[in-house]
Amino acid sequence: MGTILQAKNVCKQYEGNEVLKSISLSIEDGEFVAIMGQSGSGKSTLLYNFSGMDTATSGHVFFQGREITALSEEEISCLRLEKMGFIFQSANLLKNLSIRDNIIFPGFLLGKASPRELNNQGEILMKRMGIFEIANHDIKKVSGGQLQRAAICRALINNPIIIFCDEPTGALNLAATKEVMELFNKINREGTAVMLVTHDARVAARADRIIYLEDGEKKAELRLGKYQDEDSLPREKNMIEWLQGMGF
Ligand SMILES: Nc1ncnc2c1ncn2[C@@H]1O[C@H](COP(=O)(O)OP(=O)(O)OP(=O)(O)O)[C@@H](O)[C@H]1O
Repeated sequence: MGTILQAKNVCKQYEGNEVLKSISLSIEDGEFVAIMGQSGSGKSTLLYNFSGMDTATSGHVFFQGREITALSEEEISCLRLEKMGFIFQSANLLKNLSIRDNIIFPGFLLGKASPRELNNQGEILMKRMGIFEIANHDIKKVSGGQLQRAAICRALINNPIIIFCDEPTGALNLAATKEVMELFNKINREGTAVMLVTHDARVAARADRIIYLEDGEKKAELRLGKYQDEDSLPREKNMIEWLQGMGF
């Protein structure tokens, strides 16, 4: 196991307001890390700065040993497209494309696989995520849970090393949240690292490690190890007690 992502003393300011205060953090190959903290503690800002979607005011972020804080916009865009996947609260699919075409679109942008290869890869992903039967549907005619599964397929189409997720279950009901989280655990077991921001202790309890932010600083860290279905309740209990101890 190697280190995928390493952040050293990352600070972020918006209009003089310090939102991230010297955060240092590493993510290992195949690891599943959840970021928690009160609203406004800097969770999304951390995710955006670590994934190169935003640029730190100071400090350094290394992705597979390459300093992304020193790359041009274009270099970072290529790196994100090839090595990283992104999932947000809203699936953000393109309205005039089918589910299938939305999923394979980042593959066309990368330009490394033929249309036939992309179609095959898209079908494999849709089958794994349980949405193959809606491949040709209009995105306006499917449920929120199905849209989020499509967003997961799209995030995986270029075989990323890591997926970054910002409140991916924030708009889903309890049943869809559980289904989507099971997919994240499955993807992670198959080797893709996950870094996920959430408010939901049950969602975070599925991660290997939880980082708790408070006022832009890393306040605490909890290691739970790899998720197994049979120990989900004790994990959640452990997690909730830990969070209560910090006043969450
Ligand atoms: N683009 C921006 N310009 C100015 N301030 C910003 C910007 N993005 C975030 N902030 C501020 O940074 C702070 C942290 O925001 P961030 O969204 O990272 O917190 P969060 O912990 O993810 O919050 P939430 O749980 O509510 O989504 C907030 O005070 C927010 O207003």
